[in-house]
Amino acid sequence: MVAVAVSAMPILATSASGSNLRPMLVTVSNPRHRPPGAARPSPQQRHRRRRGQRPRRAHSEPSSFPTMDTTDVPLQAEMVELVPNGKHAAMLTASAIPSLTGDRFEENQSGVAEMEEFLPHGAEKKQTHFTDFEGKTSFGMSVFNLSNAIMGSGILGLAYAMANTGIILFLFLLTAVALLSSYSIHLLLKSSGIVGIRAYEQLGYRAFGTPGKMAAAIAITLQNIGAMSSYLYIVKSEVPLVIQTFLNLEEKTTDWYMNGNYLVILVSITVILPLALMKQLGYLGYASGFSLSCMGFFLISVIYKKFQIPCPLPEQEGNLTGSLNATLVSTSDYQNGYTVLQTPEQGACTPSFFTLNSQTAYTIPIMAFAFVCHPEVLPIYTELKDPSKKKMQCISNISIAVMYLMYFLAALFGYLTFYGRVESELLHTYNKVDPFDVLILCVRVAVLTAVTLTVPIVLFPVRRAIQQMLFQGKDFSWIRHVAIAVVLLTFINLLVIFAPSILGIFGLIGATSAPCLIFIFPAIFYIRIMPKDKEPLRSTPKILAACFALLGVLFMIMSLSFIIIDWATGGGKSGGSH
Ligand SMILES: NC(=O)C[C@H](N)C(=O)O
Repeated sequence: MVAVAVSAMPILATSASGSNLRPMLVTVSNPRHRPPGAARPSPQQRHRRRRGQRPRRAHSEPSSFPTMDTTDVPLQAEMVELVPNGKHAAMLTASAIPSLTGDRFEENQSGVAEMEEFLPHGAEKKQTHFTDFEGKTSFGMSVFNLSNAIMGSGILGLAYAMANTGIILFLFLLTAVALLSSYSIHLLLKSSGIVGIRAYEQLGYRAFGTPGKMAAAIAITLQNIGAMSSYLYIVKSEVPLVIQTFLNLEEKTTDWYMNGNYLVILVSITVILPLALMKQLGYLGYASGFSLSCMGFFLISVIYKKFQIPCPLPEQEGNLTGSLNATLVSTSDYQNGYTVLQTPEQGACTPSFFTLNSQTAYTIPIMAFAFVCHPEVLPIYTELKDPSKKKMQCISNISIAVMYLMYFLAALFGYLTFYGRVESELLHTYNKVDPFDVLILCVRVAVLTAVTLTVPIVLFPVRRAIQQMLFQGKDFSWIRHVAIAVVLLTFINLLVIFAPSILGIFGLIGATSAPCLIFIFPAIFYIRIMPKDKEPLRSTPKILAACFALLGVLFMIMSLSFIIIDWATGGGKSGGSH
């Protein structure tokens, strides 16, 4: 787990201490009067001017501010200026404006290109020439995209988690993590409803200025690069096995098509890159739907296999999985570079309802990782057709509920197939039975397809975070859009090919960035963004949010301690970063 992962923490600490940073809104009262250094008016503003229309004013009166979060119609983002330490625009003197322009206008401008589609769908809708950024993604496609963002390699670790908690405790913890995840999305949506912006990093900026934005962007980048690496690692280790089985080869050959390194590059170039180049997440809806059906097939097969595979397993003669296992690398055992067969309750064939052992501690990080989708929520909201907070919360709840059910069933039947002998990566456990089983082979292909199609979705927020960090204020550029995707994919490929042992660091990343993204950031951003006159610090929602942040901190400390103890004692489980 790379030490860089921890870098999000000091940044967060700095930002949290920057208590004099306050969000504010500034209204540009006369669009023809541009302060020196201010950004050019957006194409829409110019368009309206040509038509002799008054520029739309999102909130020119201070009194309009408290009503903002009560409406589900997003604010006119082009008029929202983000000033980390200011007061209301109405209170600013004209001379004060230029002194603030640099930072504000940069931030604003970056939002303009991305947020023109947020314009209200009121009377002006027909007059407005929307760019192709207008939210066009349907409710169903958004559910697919969000579910696909949630679903990833995390599902493969859940049966192992259940083996270490027992069915009842697992169900309790899974329910808790799912509910907390939904609450966290609620906080994100509420915050974004207040300020009319729909990017995680911009919420960070709004709450804590640049440190807040950087903390969010770094956490998103690390979390999602970790997730993508784990997906590509599955591709690298599983595709050669699939080909080997298809060709009915007993031994691995030295042909290029049996080499995971070449295959991962091939898959990246032919499948992932073209999808990652899509301008909008919404276009990935069909791919996400297909990815989900692959995972549906995985689930059905896991349930079916429960009734096919005897327990106890017939004793393996020698090394049944032979050459296959030699190449397997559990995604949670990167630092060791080999699969560790964990047998928490070796030999047992009766389900346990409540278990506590040394591995139980990893359950929460595994589950938290499995439910991370928060960097994708706001981009998906951005592209939603006729967006509203309620609609997006509904999309999130449906996605979380469906994934909750799939996670529980996959874990339950995976566990009930192998009981204590289930491995930390469920698919590997099936190797013990029959590595050449056709159904398992198809399941492998399905999981491979599913995780491969998830990469572009997870890449999307990273590109956005990088844009926010390095190219803030720049208009959309295809060259930059393509270049960031190519550089990111190249970097992840290099990691997976040349430094698989480094990937162990992503357990550490999972332990730091996941709690930040799920618990800490949504809560502290919410506390800062929600105006005190609307919700005082001691109001119930803010106290709840504070408890939520505290829970995240506890969770982070707990996960980090387990990982450190594990490393110190030479263990091999790095915190569920599958
Ligand atoms: N999107 C992510 O960060 C991880 C995803 N929830 C998974 O289980 O793989």
